[in-house]
Amino acid sequence: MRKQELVLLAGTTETQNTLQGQLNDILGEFITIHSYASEDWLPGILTDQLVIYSSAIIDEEVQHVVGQGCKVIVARRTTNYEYIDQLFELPKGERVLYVNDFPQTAEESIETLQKIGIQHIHYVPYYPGKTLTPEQQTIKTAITPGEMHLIPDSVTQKINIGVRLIDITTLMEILEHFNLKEALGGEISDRYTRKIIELSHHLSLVNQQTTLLNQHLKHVVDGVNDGVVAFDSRGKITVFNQVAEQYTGVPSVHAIGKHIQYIFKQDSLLSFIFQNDETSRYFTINGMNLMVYRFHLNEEDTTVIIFKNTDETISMQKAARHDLLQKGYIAKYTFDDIIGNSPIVLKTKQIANRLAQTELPVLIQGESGTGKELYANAIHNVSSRKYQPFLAVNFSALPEDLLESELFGYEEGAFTGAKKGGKRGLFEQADGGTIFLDEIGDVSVKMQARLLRVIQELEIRRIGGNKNIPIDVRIVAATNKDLLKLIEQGAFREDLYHRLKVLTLSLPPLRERTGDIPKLAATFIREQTHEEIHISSPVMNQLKMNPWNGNIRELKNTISYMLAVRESNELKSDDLPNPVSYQPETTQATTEDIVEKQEQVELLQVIYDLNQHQGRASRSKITQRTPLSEQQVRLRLHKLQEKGYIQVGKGRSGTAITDAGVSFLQSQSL
Ligand SMILES: Nc1ncnc2c1ncn2[C@@H]1O[C@H](COP(=O)(O)OP(=O)(O)OP(=O)(O)O)[C@@H](O)[C@H]1O
Repeated sequence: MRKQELVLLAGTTETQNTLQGQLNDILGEFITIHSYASEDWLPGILTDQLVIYSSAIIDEEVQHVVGQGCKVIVARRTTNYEYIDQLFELPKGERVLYVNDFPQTAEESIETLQKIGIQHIHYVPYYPGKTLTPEQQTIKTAITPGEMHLIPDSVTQKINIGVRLIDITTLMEILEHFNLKEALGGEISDRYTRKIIELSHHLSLVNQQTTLLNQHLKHVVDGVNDGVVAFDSRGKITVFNQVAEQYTGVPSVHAIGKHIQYIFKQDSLLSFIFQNDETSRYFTINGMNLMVYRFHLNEEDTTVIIFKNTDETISMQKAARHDLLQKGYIAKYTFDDIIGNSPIVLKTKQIANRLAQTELPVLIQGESGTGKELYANAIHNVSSRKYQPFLAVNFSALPEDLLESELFGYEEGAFTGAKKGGKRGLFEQADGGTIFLDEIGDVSVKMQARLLRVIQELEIRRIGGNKNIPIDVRIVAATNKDLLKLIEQGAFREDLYHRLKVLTLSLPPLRERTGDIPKLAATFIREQTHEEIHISSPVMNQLKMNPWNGNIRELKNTISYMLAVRESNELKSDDLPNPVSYQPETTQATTEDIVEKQEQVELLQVIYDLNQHQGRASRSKITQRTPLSEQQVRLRLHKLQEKGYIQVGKGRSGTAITDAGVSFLQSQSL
């Protein structure tokens, strides 16, 4: 039997190809299918043929090729289920344009989509010539069965659900035309139905997966420790987790879908939720102290509100602090514990506070007993790491071999006597917090090399270990030694010095702020006794005149001594530990100090002369004019700069003497 033939006429090649494919799949075995698209090319006049129009609207474009004896069937079309998964991903209540070539096809397709259960979105039909209202012009999503070119420009999300397919009644009409319905009708309708069943099975799987995903997300949101509430642009609640249920007393089933004002009645809270300028504020809701955060998800036009119970947060922080306290890894002192109102102390505290806000290493320099450890504690306590550990390591107190294992830890079996399971070092234990390297000037050159590596790489390796462990630790170091002098003597690595001194804090000796002595003394007395103790004015004068080489520690010890030996509630001259030392005295300068000062004066003179004749002075020119090595010159320039006597320019810009430098030079030549 000769195979029957039919001609499919479509408007676009996309429709032509899709429908040709569908007809081939279902009828190709029995009928030969020819197809043409009017936008591309049409054949000469057709005669005595079965002609299928892809839709009624192409009639005008194709009727001139449909000649005598032809029978025309206008295909009825239905949605192509294969591509509609994507529609399930659209959020509930989303407004979308359904774009098709004619009002009728648009309306029909919307109806089909609704019939097959895609009802969670709100469809607005759109076709060429339709005018959208201003409100409809804000719709950002469009769905179209292959008519992408008709989508208005204002739309940003374009979903192509593919060309609609020929429906079963049209297929039956074709079979009937060829008198094949009786012989093949059953088989063809089976094939068609099988395809639909496959697709609906696929759809139900997609639905199932969506339900599972929703359930999963609900568990995740319920598992959050904070109250989570989300609502859409119309104020309708879309998310309401278990903690939000506890805080409001409203079950989520009653809250979801309701307007936010139905759940929250407090005016101040509602105005915070609906305004735009603040992102967090503190509220008391149902007797609970809650910090409320608000943010907007632009893509979904959804507002999310998070409720955090501050009482719980504080008690969690307290618990964490208690844990650290038990281990002794806590910074005990704050800036309030640093006593002193002298301008220099106020300034130093202000600088320290600012340095604390950075993540950079800080080097605290100051004579013994000036409060370096106190400042290190206070810096940690105002930094962003304040709830994390603070560990202090005193390099002068620990022997070298112990120091290494204390700092870096060790693996099991690293050496005889190593603990089972190994040990975490102080760097590891300080992770997230601050480590205070006290008396850094006393550290051996070998240990300096290891410290340098830790600071550079931000990772450590345990003794006997073979892997590097990353650490996140802020370093605060302190010394009462002159590190520049140590560098000159080869006892301190210059590269480590530069790493540590990114930010430096110089603490003033007590003799430079004797005005603070009365307050310090009163504080130390109060710390040690509840009795009303006075200091006689001769004693106070003597205290103010003492050189205090041991600084505040020495003052503290002096007060303790006097409290112990006093015979009344007034501290008298006889109570002073060693009256002889409390005489006004001039500090004896060492020969070393004199030599250094002389060198500085000479260097300043050289810079002054060079500046006078040649402008800013390069380091090589300065070195040529002194007996010092280049490195010695560099270190001395550094010191002069720290004193404010010179300004060392970056790169090749050279060095210039400052006004303070000129005055100092003049005072030396008097
Ligand atoms: N400004 C201050 N107010 C109150 N007490 C202070 C002050 N400065 C220091 N102290 C006290 O003096 C003693 C010595 O302070 P700290 O140990 O911090 O000094 P340091 O500079 O680290 O000394 P060292 O270099 O010897 O280690 C401590 O008991 C500290 O509490």
